[in-house]
Amino acid sequence: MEKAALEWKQVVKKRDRMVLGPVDLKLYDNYVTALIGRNGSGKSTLMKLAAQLIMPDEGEVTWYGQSYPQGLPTDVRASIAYVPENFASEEDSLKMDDVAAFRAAWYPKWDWQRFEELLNRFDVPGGKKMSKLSKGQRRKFEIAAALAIRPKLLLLDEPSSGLDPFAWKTMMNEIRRCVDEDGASVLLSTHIVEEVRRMADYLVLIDKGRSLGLLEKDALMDRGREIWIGRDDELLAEMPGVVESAIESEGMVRFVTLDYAGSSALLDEAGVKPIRVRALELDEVMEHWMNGGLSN
Ligand SMILES: Nc1ncnc2c1ncn2[C@@H]1O[C@H](COP(=O)(O)OP(=O)(O)OP(=O)(O)O)[C@@H](O)[C@H]1O
Repeated sequence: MEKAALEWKQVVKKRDRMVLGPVDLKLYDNYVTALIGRNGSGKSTLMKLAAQLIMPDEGEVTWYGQSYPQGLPTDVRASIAYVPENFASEEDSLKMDDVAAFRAAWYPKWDWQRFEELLNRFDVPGGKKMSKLSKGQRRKFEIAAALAIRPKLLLLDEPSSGLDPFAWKTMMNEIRRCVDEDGASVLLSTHIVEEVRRMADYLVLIDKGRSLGLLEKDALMDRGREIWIGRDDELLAEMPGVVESAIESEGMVRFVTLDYAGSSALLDEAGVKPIRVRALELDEVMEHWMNGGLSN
């Protein structure tokens, strides 16, 4: 069984207009998990709970099997890197070097070489005041600093927002390296399909404060197919996982299923050979999932 780096157990967090939870969710150790879902669904709230910037109203969050309701111990906190969606302004008046020196003093595994190399590759000019950095430069600084602490747990809230395409590629490669070489676990919230395609091992869909499940990306991809068969309304009515269907011509019907295994079995049983089968793209499967396709 996979070990959990993080776990939300029956977690409830009340917000002004919505309630997150109860959420039961695991972040598997040494994998990249992408949090997907519409705006306001609760992704950042889950992330803040994981960084213990906020506490749950009910339930508990555990880090490597331990819950810390009195606050995260220093060594655990120092092993977590969190890049928020929006940055605090307290450091605005400080110079980049001073902010980096402060973090180096706080995080025992801080790696100056990695930090400077990343800033260089991100093309962020040194010596500036934090307030003088552009939005994208500030995010690059925060991503470099997050990777420089050599985290065990990396929490990234929409990290690509405002990044240029070169920095975006560098960031994705570095995150993958962090998992493959340093054994880190990554939780990433994103609206970008390409990011999910390139980086995620697992996907979690959040909808209106609830988790609609955690799925392995490859298993999710295996489920989605568009299939054309000779028209047979009875057979189509029995087909499992169908999220869309249309009569293509007099004798042909097309349907989209999120249960390819079940659909194939039924077609075999009926002795029907598909005219054509197309694997769905990741964005298509994600859209059907978001529209409730997997709960049918
Ligand atoms: N500090 C807060 N106080 C009260 N309510 C909040 C707070 N932060 C977020 N919310 C509310 O909680 C809900 C979930 O917000 P959250 O930021 O977690 O969503 P999200 O999925 O990250 O959205 P997005 O994709 O737009 O970043 C929203 O209804 C939001 O208005």
